[in-house]
Amino acid sequence: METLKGMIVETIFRNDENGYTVAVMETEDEVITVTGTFGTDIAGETIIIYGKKVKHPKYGEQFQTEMYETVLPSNIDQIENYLGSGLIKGIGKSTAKKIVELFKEDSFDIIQNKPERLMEIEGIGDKKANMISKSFSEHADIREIMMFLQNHDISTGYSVKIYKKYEKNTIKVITENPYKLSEDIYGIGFKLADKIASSIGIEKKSPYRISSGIRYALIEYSLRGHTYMPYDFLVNATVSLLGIDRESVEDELRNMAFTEKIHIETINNERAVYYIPYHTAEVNVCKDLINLASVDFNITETDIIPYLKNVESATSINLSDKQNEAIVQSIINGVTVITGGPGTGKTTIILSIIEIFESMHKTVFLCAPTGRAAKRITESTGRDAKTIHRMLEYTYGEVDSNLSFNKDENSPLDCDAIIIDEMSMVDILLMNNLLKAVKKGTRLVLVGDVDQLPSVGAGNVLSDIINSDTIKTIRLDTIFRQSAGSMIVQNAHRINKGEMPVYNKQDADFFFMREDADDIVDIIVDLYVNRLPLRYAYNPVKDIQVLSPMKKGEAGVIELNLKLQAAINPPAKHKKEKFFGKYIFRVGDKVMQIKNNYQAQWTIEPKQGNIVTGEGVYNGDIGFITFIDETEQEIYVTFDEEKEVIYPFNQLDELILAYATTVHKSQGSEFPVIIMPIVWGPPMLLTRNLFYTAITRAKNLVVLVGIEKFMQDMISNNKIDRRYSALNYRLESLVANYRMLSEGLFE
Ligand SMILES: Nc1ncnc2c1ncn2[C@@H]1O[C@H](COP(=O)(O)OP(=O)(O)OP(=O)(O)O)[C@@H](O)[C@H]1O
Repeated sequence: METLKGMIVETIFRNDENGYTVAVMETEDEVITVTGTFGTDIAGETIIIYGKKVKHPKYGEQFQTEMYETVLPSNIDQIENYLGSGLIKGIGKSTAKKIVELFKEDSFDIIQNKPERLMEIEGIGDKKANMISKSFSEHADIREIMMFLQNHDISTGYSVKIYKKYEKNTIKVITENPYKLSEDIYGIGFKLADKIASSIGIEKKSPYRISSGIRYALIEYSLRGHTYMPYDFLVNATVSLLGIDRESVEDELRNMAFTEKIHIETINNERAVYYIPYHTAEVNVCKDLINLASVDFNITETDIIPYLKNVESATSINLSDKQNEAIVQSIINGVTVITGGPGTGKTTIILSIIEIFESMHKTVFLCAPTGRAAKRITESTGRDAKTIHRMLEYTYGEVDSNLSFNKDENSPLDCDAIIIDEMSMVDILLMNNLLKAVKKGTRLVLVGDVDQLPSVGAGNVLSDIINSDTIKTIRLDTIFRQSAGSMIVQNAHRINKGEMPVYNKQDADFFFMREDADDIVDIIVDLYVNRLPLRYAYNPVKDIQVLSPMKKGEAGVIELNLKLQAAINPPAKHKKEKFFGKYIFRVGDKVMQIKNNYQAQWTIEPKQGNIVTGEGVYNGDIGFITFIDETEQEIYVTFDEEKEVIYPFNQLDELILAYATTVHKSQGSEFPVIIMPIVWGPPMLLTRNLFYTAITRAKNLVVLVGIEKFMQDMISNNKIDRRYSALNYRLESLVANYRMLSEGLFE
């Protein structure tokens, strides 16, 4: 690492959000541009920087700073420059000159320790002397804090975030409990906090360390979909994470349960440990569902028959008995579930229910868990559907910028019925937030396909509700969509029943290419770049989606993306690039947003009319890189062919290349064509419902490439990985208790 010492004479650019700075430094020998992340505006400061000199293609030689420390200047000219730089409130150039003339090398000492002596200078009174001294001390504090953080190997990027959060208390908070960082600072997890703790000398058995380790284990588990963790799993996981004895972990568990940081409960004879938000959500969802389901609307099946007749004659569809039942039940019950595979008539039912409610002069809200799902149901019903988040009017706290909702128990949703589509994607926390805002007497209709992969977030909401047998459920099993030659829908249902699909029929839309493992990826690249676009006139990046069950491995998403990118969007002189992690992002690349970012600003600039702006890009949204701005350090991405979002370089962890994506990430989306490698993989991952979910993403064409035996294995593997979630147990127990009190309420 190289080192330079000098004074920052000018800041050319500074992003206050992340601290990224471009500045000019004057050393004894040269004037050089310096880039890097700095805690505060460093103009006027004398600093020592560590990093390396690089040659920027456009801006020439620059020093890339990895670490820095500020030092107070020692010679008189530099002291005067520092004081007069505008950094210290109350001192301009002429006052700086006067101070240095009078106090010489002692100027800093006087300002910090004997500020009253500043009054010896003409024009400085009591108030101003104090202001100068206070501002000088604040800078000294920041310097000290930044040094402290860097001495504990905390990168400057995190240092800025940490300082912004704790300000002058930073050192106190961290020396007492560095694990707080993992709770308060986005991006700092237990492992980094633990590294900092060990450099500070926090004991291995510190209660802070143990409770933070337990919290980490529980959160990691919830990220894999579980709402609770079996007690023994948790103890074992924490013991091996922390490298301490079992007794200490169990002691802390008791302590955390006592102080209500976690909840311990016996469920089906098994001790379960919950992180509090998941316990609260599960209990409330159960209570609210039963409460909503218990309303008697005083309306019978016979009352609805005339409405059904009207709908049938208006749509000229002869509704099946099951469809009729689904519609009727949705109107006479407080809560109804409608589940079925593709083409079983769910959309038709949703539209019929809306029409009947409307003719009864009732207001219906239609919503879905993701932006793409809401868009799809809007298109297929012609009715406006919102995301659940938008319907609940999400907002951010000014102080902590945490997500919250305007619609809740104090300001409930003003409607008579709510229909939620793609219910299999709703997790327990979102369901809890939704139910808080539903007042008693509002009907809830939950529509989805329970055989698809469960929600990404924790919980097994739809499946648990159905399995509990406490909420009226209609299962649709007749396929109505039977377009000539189309095998996709039929095959999806075959797969769901454990049967092999029918493929390679002439002029059909479902193909299997038998290939040796070594050739699979090359064949997929060739199909994507050459064969499918030539044969069917598809635009590869827009119409074709490669789906893989896995991230890693030969046929995993990472490898596939690198190969597809090299073939379809290779480097070129005019195309700007940005290295980030495993990927190079290049202008023209197809990318996917991989977390919900409700605050990201987007802009639509129509050819005519006014610019439209809004907020929010969501997990799974796919877009294209249109521009890379090296000076401002930003990447421009266009979603849905119109929405432009600007990503600062330090936010690129929200994007990945998306020529290929995992099946999990494709949930809720549809594509004209899917290509999927069929290779060996861990049986835990290669399940029937994963394959079924992949197939049901395709609208026009499915091409599978690989080894048939592995497809057979996937279809036979109906062992759905168990999710630890107790919503069904709670629903069953609550209803059993009610039954004892009021027989017949839930018949
Ligand atoms: N009773 C019926 N008789 C004849 N055709 C029907 C009937 N019900 C639905 N259809 C038709 O079947 C097709 C599939 O129905 P619909 O779109 O409602 O199913 P879906 O379950 O929503 O499908 P997906 O989940 O794939 O969107 C549509 O073209 C619809 O018009």
